[in-house]
Amino acid sequence: MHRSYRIGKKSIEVLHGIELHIARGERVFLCGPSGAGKTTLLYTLAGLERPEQGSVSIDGTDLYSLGPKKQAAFRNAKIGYIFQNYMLLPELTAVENVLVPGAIGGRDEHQAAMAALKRVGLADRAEHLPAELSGGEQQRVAIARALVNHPPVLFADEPTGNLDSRNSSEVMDLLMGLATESGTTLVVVTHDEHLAERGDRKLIIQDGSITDGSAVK
Ligand SMILES: Nc1ncnc2c1ncn2[C@@H]1O[C@H](COP(=O)(O)OP(=O)(O)OP(=O)(O)O)[C@@H](O)[C@H]1O
Repeated sequence: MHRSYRIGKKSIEVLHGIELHIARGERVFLCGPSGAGKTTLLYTLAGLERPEQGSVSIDGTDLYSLGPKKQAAFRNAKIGYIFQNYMLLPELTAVENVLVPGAIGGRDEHQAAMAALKRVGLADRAEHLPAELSGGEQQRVAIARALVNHPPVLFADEPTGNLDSRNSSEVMDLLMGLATESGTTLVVVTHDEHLAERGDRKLIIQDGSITDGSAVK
C-alpha cells in the first residue's frame, strides 16, 4: 500500500509499497525511528487513513470498499484501538469512557464496562475523571475501552510511550495477557525494541518501508 500527505503543493510519500499479512491471533510489533511512518501504517490498517493505492482486508472484508456507515460499524465490532495519548474524553468518568464504543454501537453495556475496568484493575476508580488518574491508570482505562467489545483485532500505538519503566512493563503484561487469553490479533507500535521481543514477530519500519521482518519465536 502507499500513503502520502500533501503539505501545500508538496506531496510526501510516507508509506511506500508496504505489503503485510498478519495471521489471526498473531502478536506483531512495529518498531522504527520517529517519523518512519508507524502511526500512519497503524491508522491505515485500522481504517482511519485511506491509502491512495492498495487495500486493507480484515477477516475477509476489504475495509476501504465499505461506505462510511458500514465501515464505522465494522470498526466498532471488529477493531479496538489504543491511541498514543490515551484519547480519553476528559469530561467523562472512567466507566463512561469505557461505555463509549458500546454507545456508538447503540448498546448500553454498563456491566460489560465495569467488567472491563475490573480486568485492568481499576474497578474502584470507575467514577473518577481522567484528570484524577495517573498516566498508567488512564492507559488502563484506554485498554478497557479498546477491549470492552471483545474485538478480534487490537491496534495499540505506543501504549507504554508515556509511562515509566515499571508501569510500561505492567501495562504491556496486561495487554499481552488479555490479548492472548482471548486470541486477539495484536498489532503494537513501539520504539522500545526490548518490549517488541515479546511478540510473535517484530517488524522494523524505516522511511515508510518494512526493512526487516523477523519471527521472534
Ligand atoms: N496529517 C499529516 N500531515 C502531513 N504530514 C504528516 C501527517 N501525519 C504524519 N505526517 C508525516 O508523516 C511521516 C510519518 O509520520 P508517523 O506519525 O506515521 O511516524 P511515526 O513513525 O509514527 O513517528 P513517531 O514515532 O514519532 O510517532 C512524518 O514525516 C510526519 O511528519
